Amino acid sequence: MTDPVRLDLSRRAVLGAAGLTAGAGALGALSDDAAGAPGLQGRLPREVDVVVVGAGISGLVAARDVRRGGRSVLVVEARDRVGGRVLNHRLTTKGATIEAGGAFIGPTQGHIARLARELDVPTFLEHTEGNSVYVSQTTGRLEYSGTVPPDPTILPDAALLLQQIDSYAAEIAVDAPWTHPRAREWDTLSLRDWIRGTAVLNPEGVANLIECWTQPGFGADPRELSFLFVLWYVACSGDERTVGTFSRNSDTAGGAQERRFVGGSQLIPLRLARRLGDAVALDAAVRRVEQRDGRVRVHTSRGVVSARRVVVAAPPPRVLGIDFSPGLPDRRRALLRHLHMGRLMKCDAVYPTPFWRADGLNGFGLSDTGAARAVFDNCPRDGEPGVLLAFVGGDTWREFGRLSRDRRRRAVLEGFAEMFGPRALRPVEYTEHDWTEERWTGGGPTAIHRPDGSLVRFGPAVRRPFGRVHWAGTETSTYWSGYMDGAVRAGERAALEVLDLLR
Ligand SMILES: Cc1cc2nc3c(=O)[nH]c(=O)nc-3n(C[C@H](O)[C@H](O)[C@H](O)COP(=O)(O)OP(=O)(O)OC[C@H]3O[C@@H](n4cnc5c(N)ncnc54)[C@H](O)[C@@H]3O)c2cc1C
Ligand SMILES: [Mg+2]
Repeated sequence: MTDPVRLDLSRRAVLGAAGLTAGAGALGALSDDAAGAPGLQGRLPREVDVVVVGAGISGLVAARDVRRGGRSVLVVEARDRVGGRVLNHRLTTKGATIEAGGAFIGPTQGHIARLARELDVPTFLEHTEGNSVYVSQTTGRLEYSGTVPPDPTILPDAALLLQQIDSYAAEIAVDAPWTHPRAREWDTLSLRDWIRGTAVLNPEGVANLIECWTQPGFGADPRELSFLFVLWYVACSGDERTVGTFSRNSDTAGGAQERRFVGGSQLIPLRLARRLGDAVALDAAVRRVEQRDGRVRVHTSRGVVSARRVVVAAPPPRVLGIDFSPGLPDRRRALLRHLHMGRLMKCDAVYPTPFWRADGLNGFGLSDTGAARAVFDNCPRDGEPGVLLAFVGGDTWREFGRLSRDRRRRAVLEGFAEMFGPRALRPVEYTEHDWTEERWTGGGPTAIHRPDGSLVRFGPAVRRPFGRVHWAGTETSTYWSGYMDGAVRAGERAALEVLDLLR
């Protein structure tokens, strides 16, 4: 399979060569949302009220709200497409659409849900009928239901740890985790060391199981994660009325993986961008942001725009690639240096039908070894074709992400076969997307704090504006940070901030 980004590129190139990209009308009439809106052609405007850096969900929402507030806005996006970490992928099989990046939503993610309704993008429930599968060296292959596999060597510790995580998380202020009395201690303790010091029966076994959550959830292993950061992340997985819990964060039923979008999550940024029309400029990477004489000059690869306020909605580590004048405050720079994008790829195998469902399995699987540690049923709504998805993250990415595509494919399919039987070895199509290779993202699903004390030391700068520059992006959200819902919330908050100051 061709890389989906290149596919989009070639489609644009083909349309462009045929003289069809002159206006949104020509492209819109020709094709569905997947081709995207071409955005602003020609020169950038010289002046707007607000420039937004980055056309991910967060930047696009900020722009929509700024415009609704009666101010002029321009989104400048480095790539030739919108959506950032949200990207649809069209399969050859039946022309079905799956997601290469962010895909799932769940209860209490009310901001992304409202936005999707506004844009007429319906959701469907993740298939949960039937049993999940657990494969481990101690138990062999087990079928089970519920959150935690019934491995007798792990279950007691897992129950203890998850209960402890939930009760600590309930004490964390989502807008100021650094104020917890034990913040310093927990921010220099890794999740792994906390597990080692807390589990009674089988610390290694339970740490291994928790990897199956942290590798897809953070693109990282327990030893890489600040315990305070993890507690904050769990606390964030709720809303103003609902306390976040481990299962709200991790479950397909009642949790963050409860639903997906019909037609793929990228329909959301694509439709937002279409509505913004000429207020989105693609292929416009921001290189320099200059604050002088009461204005901000944003230098992009397509020219310079002058604005009264700027909202930066790029992934935190990418912001370090922008030359700020005057330079960023020390604390902001230190914060950005201490936020690391996770290592994550998605690997999907496609079958004529979801054969595992007929065997009474829901397609969800966990394994303590191999390339397929956390597996989901990733079929489109009507269940055709059958699609199995493996998240390859953290140390599993370090082991398998660097192999040749063929060797990785084989390892992923072997993992699927251990869970769902030998039919899994013969897909009709296989596709994968490695986010660590994406220049304008750098990894995924989100930026993490390592156990280096940086969340306590530099975290308080996370939403603090720098002169006329404001910060959006999912990493700045106080609820569902790291998720699409957090991206929406952060965009809404940043728009309110600038509108207030522009009055
Ligand atoms: C594999 C994977 C799986 C995920 N699964 C889920 C999931 O199931 N559910 C969920 O809710 N979330 C999931 N996420 C996370 C979710 O996708 C993100 O939280 C969300 O999309 C982030 O949106 P954002 O707008 O904050 O940032 P981004 O989407 O990263 O957007 C930032 C934009 O800034 C642009 N940019 C960067 N630098 C510059 C520059 N210098 N100049 C101009 N533009 C620039 C980028 O090109 C990008 O378009 C997943 C992510 C990945 C990678
Ligand atoms: Mg391990």
